[in-house]
Amino acid sequence: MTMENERRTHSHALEDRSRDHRDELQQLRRELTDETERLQRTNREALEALERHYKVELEDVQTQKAKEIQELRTKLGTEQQDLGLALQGKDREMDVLRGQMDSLKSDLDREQALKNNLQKQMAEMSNTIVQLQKTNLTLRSQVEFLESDSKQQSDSFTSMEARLQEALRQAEEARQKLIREETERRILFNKYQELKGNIRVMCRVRPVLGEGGAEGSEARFAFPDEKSSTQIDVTGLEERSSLGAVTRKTHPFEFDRVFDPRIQNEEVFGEISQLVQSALDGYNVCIFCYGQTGSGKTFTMSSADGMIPRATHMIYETITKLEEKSWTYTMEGSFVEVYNEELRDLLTPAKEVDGKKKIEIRHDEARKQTTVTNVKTVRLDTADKVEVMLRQAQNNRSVAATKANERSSRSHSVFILKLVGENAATGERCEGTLNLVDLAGSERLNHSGAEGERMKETQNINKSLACLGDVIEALGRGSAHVPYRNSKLTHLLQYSLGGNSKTLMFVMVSPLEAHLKETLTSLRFATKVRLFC
Ligand SMILES: Nc1ncnc2c1ncn2[C@@H]1O[C@H](COP(=O)(O)OP(=O)(O)OP(=O)(O)O)[C@@H](O)[C@H]1O
Repeated sequence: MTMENERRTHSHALEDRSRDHRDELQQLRRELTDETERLQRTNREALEALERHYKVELEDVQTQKAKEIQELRTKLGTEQQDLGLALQGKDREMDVLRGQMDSLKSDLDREQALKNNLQKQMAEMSNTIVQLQKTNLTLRSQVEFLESDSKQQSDSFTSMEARLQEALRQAEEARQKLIREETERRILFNKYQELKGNIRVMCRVRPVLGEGGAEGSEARFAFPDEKSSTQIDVTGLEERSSLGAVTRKTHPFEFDRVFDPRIQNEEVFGEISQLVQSALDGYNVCIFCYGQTGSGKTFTMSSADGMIPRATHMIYETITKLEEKSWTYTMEGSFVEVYNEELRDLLTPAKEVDGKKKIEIRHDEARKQTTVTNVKTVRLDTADKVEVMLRQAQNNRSVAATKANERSSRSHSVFILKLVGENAATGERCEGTLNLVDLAGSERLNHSGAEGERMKETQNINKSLACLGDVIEALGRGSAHVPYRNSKLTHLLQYSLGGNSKTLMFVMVSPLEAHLKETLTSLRFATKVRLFC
């Protein structure tokens, strides 16, 4: 029991001491917490005080630095201004210096040019001096010569003067003879042309185009008289007799000249050049190309070396030569088309045509000259103008062709060249016209079954070609009435068909078997025309 008590007592004592220690510890903790809080507060306050202090100091420093920067800026601005002003001053000085340099340079150039000029003048002057010295020497020797024998010289001058006068008289006489001879030549030449016939018919066969029969099989032609070249024999189509025998007839034709396919435009022109000469001599001349489409009419007339350019070149050459016989010429050209019995100007593009201005044919009975109103007439003072004119006509015709479907083979084109010559020495005057006509395709003659526009075209072509035949027939027969007015074409060409005018018809022939029927029709028409003459 005592032990128990002792242990209990001891335990109580231990508990008490432990409690005391715990209280003591709590007390110490509280004190520590308080002390820590106090220290923290003190530190914070000290820190805040320090922060405030340094902030004030920083603001002071910033203000000071800003002041310094401002001062520096102001200083820099002033310095920049000073520098700019100095720079401007320098620029002005530079400009002045540049101006002075330019003026010095141009002074130098002037001086240089002056120097060159003077050098040139000096060279020229030294040449002149040399020349003058030479002339001086010659004159001196002449003076010496004249002084030595003046009588002999004056005799020699008188004789020379007389010889000169005689030579001049002979030259004038020769010139007058030349002029008279030209007048006589014109008369004789015309007589010769009349003997050859005022209406002539020639035939031309074009070559087959392309290689190896590309165009189709060839018709059979023979040219029996190689010398005179006036015949052509055509082997006709196959004919079957009632007994079944197959034969082919030969159709002989004769013309004033036949050109086989090898003949070039140059040789063809050789035949017509006499007619061009007649036009220059003051006669009216008409050259037609007749034949079916594709037989070579346009190639013969208007190609680059065709009759139109060749004729104009010959005219230029001849009128230049005639100048020494006192003849001066003017040449004017126009190009018209007869389509559906209406005249159209081929030198004015369709869009520029004034529909209100009617194209009309006017005849001057006294001068036997025709004018066409409201068509463009070009003064042909250079050969190039003819080429330009042909190109224009070709363009205007082809524009119409696309609209009217191959217009060129359904219209007649007429190139009209008026030639007026005057002789200053004799007072003679001549006025001739050369008409070069590319007729519409003749195959339309037999065309039937056409309707509408085609029908109208066909009838008009038929009519105008028939009228041409009628006019030539009436002229050949010497009829009192020639039906010129029955078609626009013959009305237009009235003064170039008949009277003392000259007419040449080319009948153009295709070499193809397929065209044989048309070929025979064309050759028969041409033969009829020739028979009338
Ligand atoms: N003598 C020739 N030598 C070489 N080529 C030719 C000759 N004649 C015609 N030709 C050629 O044959 C073709 C038909 O000729 P062209 O156009 O002159 O016929 P056309 O009768 O005027 O026809 P269209 O009535 O349609 O105007 C053309 O290509 C042309 O260049």
